[in-house]
Amino acid sequence: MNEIPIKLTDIGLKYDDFTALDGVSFEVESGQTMALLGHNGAGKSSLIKIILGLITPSSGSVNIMGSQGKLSHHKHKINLGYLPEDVSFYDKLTGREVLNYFAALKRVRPTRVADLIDEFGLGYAQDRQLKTYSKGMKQRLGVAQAILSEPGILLLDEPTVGLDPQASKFLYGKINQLKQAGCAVVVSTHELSLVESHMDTALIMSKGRRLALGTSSELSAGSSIKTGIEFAELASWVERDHYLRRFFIDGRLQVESAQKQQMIKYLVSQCQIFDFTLHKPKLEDIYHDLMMHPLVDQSAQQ
Ligand SMILES: Nc1ncnc2c1ncn2[C@@H]1O[C@H](COP(=O)(O)OP(=O)(O)OP(=O)(O)O)[C@@H](O)[C@H]1O
Repeated sequence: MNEIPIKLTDIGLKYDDFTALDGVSFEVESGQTMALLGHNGAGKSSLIKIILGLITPSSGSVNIMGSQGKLSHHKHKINLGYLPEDVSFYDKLTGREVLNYFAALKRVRPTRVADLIDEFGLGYAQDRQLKTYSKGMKQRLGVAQAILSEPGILLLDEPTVGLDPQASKFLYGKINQLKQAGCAVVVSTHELSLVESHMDTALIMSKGRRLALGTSSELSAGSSIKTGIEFAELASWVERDHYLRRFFIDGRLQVESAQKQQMIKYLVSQCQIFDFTLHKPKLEDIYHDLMMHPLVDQSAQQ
């Protein structure tokens, strides 16, 4: 079966008179990781809940692993891993009991529980009740629960909140392993630097609408943030070259995405400069730029 695991088309969602989602479409393929970005209240959690079948959109179609509609989602529950935004378990259970409970529900071999407890550094606390766990420990347990069944679809709602940097890095390593195994991963987050280094694409939401979708390079091409270029003796080159001078800002050449190839060609062919450093725009800058100057997202209209 080669169905696209997650395909949402023209999704609308209303809470009474309030429009929480408006015409949102996207797909996530097997082995693809997509970040859901956007301001508080942009609609990220609502999209995740729609994928899960926890809420039904007011309009549009949801296609999960080739099946449409809410009922069919039940067939796939075991193949879905989910970490809710506010993870909470019954706090009289121990960490091990929680994972054993989900392992039984998801028909996962018990040895996997022991492995994950160990990998998430919870071995020392596995027989303690959850009421003694710190926020980060509960979050680690929540993430372990989400990936327990090595699912085909993994949905994580702000998974790194409360995690220390080491645990966040470990989590993204795990996400990468699942991606290699063909899992379609959606992560809602505000941590843009982690998205940049670990996720394939990002869907940027604003006020319930899709603002942009693409890889960092694609998002960069749609923003007005420039690429910086530096090389040895740049200042003296700029002094004698009119063309280069036009792009010289704050000690480096700065070009828009569409001009980058042309500039590199010029440096190589006209100046014989082969050794230069490109400073690509950071996702954080692209994000703020897109939020301030929204694109007309052509592909969203298709
Ligand atoms: N049950 C509900 N009833 C009414 N409005 C709701 C309900 N759930 C969500 N909303 C509204 O829908 C909008 C989208 O909420 P959602 O939780 O999807 O945003 P989000 O992007 O996940 O935000 P955050 O980054 O703060 O978690 C918000 O304006 C929110 O107030």
